[in-house]
Amino acid sequence: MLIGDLKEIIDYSIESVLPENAVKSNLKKLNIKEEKLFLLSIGKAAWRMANAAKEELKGKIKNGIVITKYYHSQGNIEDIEIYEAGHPIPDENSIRATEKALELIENLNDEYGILFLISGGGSALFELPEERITLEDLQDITDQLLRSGADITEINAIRKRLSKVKGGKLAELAYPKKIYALVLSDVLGDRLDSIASGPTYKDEITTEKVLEIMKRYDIKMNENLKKALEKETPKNISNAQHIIIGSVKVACDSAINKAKELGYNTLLLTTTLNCEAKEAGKFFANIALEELKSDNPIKKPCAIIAGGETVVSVKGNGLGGRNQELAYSFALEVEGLNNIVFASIGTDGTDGPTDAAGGIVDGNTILSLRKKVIDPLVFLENNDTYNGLKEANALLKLGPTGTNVNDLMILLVGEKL
Ligand SMILES: Nc1ncnc2c1ncn2[C@@H]1O[C@H](COP(=O)(O)OP(=O)(O)OP(=O)(O)O)[C@@H](O)[C@H]1O
Ligand SMILES: O=C(O)[C@H](O)CO
Ligand SMILES: [Mg+2]
Repeated sequence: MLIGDLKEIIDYSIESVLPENAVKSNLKKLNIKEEKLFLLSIGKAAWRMANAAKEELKGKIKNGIVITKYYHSQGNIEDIEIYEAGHPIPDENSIRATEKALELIENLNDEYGILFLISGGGSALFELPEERITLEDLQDITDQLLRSGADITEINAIRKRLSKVKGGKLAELAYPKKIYALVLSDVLGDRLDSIASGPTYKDEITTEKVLEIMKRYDIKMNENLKKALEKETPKNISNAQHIIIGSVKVACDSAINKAKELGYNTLLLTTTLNCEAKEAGKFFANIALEELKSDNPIKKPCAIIAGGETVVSVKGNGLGGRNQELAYSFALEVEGLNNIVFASIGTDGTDGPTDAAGGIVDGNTILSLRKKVIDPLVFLENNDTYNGLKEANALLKLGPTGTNVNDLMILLVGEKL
């Protein structure tokens, strides 16, 4: 049954990018030479990644620090200090925790290596401003950037220059200590210099590009900040190794494997989808209609999968998220059709400011609203797809998953024999 298979594929895919599994299955790929390790874990998945590493490496990890978002830690971890701080805007706890991390790193003797666990949200949580830049400056710039429409690579290009620990600067501060980084990517294309603003990775963005970004999004800043932007960032880091241990590509590949196992012909469309959500929904519906009519692009029964992070220009005052909007837009195009089911979910389990991960829809979704004498278009026009999907019993709720590797879209067409 299509919807059962779809839920099984989603669960399997999320499982494959959970922090614990990602850390434990990749630790052995790091060629750690040192007998003693200091653990630094930053981001929304920091506690779970640190706990997994400590379980796996036990006494090898002598001490360390976790810096995660408020309410994202789950208790003590032996030998590790736990800090919670502000996200998406850095706060005084971000600064306090980062100062503590640098102090601990500075006091490490030569026997130590550094195990660095990175997950999304790290930029706000692991932060220490450059000289003559205040926390208030950083908070204002972060707020301007988040509201500007700039993408995360552009946002982090700026943040690196205003920070003492981003854009490879942590690796320079820790030099010559060796840094072994496991990275849970929440950036499309898995750019290591953008994920959590790449504290231990060379900054591939030039001053000229940074000034261009400032101009394009009309970001207002004082003279101290402007001066900081012009200071070049490290372009050559020799003491850090990085492994991407989870990403939307890993999630998509897992979904493909499970779909194959369930008997579907499979196609991975892209892992960097980032157009307007409702247009993406329509595009998936066009593919579904083509599949029903002509078995193109692949023979039915088929599973067509994509990953990415679409965008929504929110104009209405409703409730929703990009995945809910994408799924709802798909549903509007396939009303009344059989043998089609589609889901779009945020892998962190929270799509927009809602408790839903996204939506799971088919040919009956819109029909069910019409039976309730509801005009289905209103929910899309008002960016209120949470309530539209809720009325149609098509919300997909996973709860916070503990991972954060962008969004996953899965289309199944044609019943298996
Ligand atoms: N009513 C709405 N309908 C559709 N999309 C919305 C609505 N309200 C907010 N959004 C979209 O949700 C986005 C934020 O969603 P979400 O919190 O899942 O972001 P995120 O990128 O996953 O952040 P994080 O990494 O912190 O989880 C906003 O950028 C906005 O485009
Ligand atoms: O913290 C950040 O910079 C974003 O989550 C991208 O990794
Ligand atoms: Mg999210």
